[in-house]
Amino acid sequence: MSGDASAEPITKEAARLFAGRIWAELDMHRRRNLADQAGGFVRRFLQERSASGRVFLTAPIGDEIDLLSVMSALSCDLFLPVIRDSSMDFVAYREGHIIVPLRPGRFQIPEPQGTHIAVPDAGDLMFVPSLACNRHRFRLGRGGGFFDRYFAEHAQAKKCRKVSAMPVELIEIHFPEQSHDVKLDELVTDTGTVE
Ligand SMILES: Nc1nc2c(c(=O)[nH]1)N(C=O)[C@@H](CNc1ccc(C(=O)N[C@@H](CCC(=O)O)C(=O)O)cc1)CN2
Ligand SMILES: Nc1ncnc2c1ncn2[C@@H]1O[C@H](COP(=O)(O)OP(=O)(O)OP(=O)(O)O)[C@@H](O)[C@H]1O
Repeated sequence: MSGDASAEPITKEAARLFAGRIWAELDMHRRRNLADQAGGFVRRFLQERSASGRVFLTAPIGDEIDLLSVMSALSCDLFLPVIRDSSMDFVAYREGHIIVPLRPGRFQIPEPQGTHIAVPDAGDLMFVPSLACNRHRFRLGRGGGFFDRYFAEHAQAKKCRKVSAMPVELIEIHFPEQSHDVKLDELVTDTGTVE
């Protein structure tokens, strides 16, 4: 099974290469399914009694699914990261009927121009961008450490419901988790939701 990243323990860097290839080769049909599953997930979240109606997410880059378009069609408040040096804040993009313009920020990722910083809490939902995760639900990011640092600096944010959307073959990739890595509560895949 040499070269099969789902079966063998590998480094995070090797896992990123493996996952990156799967994302790059993901066909339109499966990308559509992933977007639809994410939309369904948020619709169910919004129907829950304890739900705040606040969704924290990211504007898409590279091969990521455009969750911002999906969530924009739903009735919820939306918050996006604004990167400042090595840290980031979540800033309101849409609250009620108010939509704040986006402009390219660090890495050319669109960021809201507004000033309303919000920290997620229990009752809020966060779609964390992940390339893959391991069987203990620890996520693999792009290696910038932005979300790891965010949760380390904002203890309250750890209480929110953390979800990632990824192709089903990337939900149990073997890589060594580190103490700072973010553990996901649920996964949305192109074939359904995994608790
Ligand atoms: N959509 C989205 N937004 C996000 C993240 C993400 O993974 N996806 N991040 C998740 O934490 C943070 C940004 N992290 C990033 C980490 C690396 C690169 C990147 O493209 N790195 C290039 C080098 C670019 C440069 O240095 O100028 C590279 O690795 O080749 C981009 C964003 C916050 N916002
Ligand atoms: N709480 C923290 N304080 C300082 N540095 C941290 C912290 N958490 C992670 N880092 C550093 O960030 C770097 C990237 O970590 P890691 O490879 O886990 O990133 P990632 O979670 O994949 O990235 P991202 O969150 O940007 O998608 C590592 O060098 C790590 O030491």
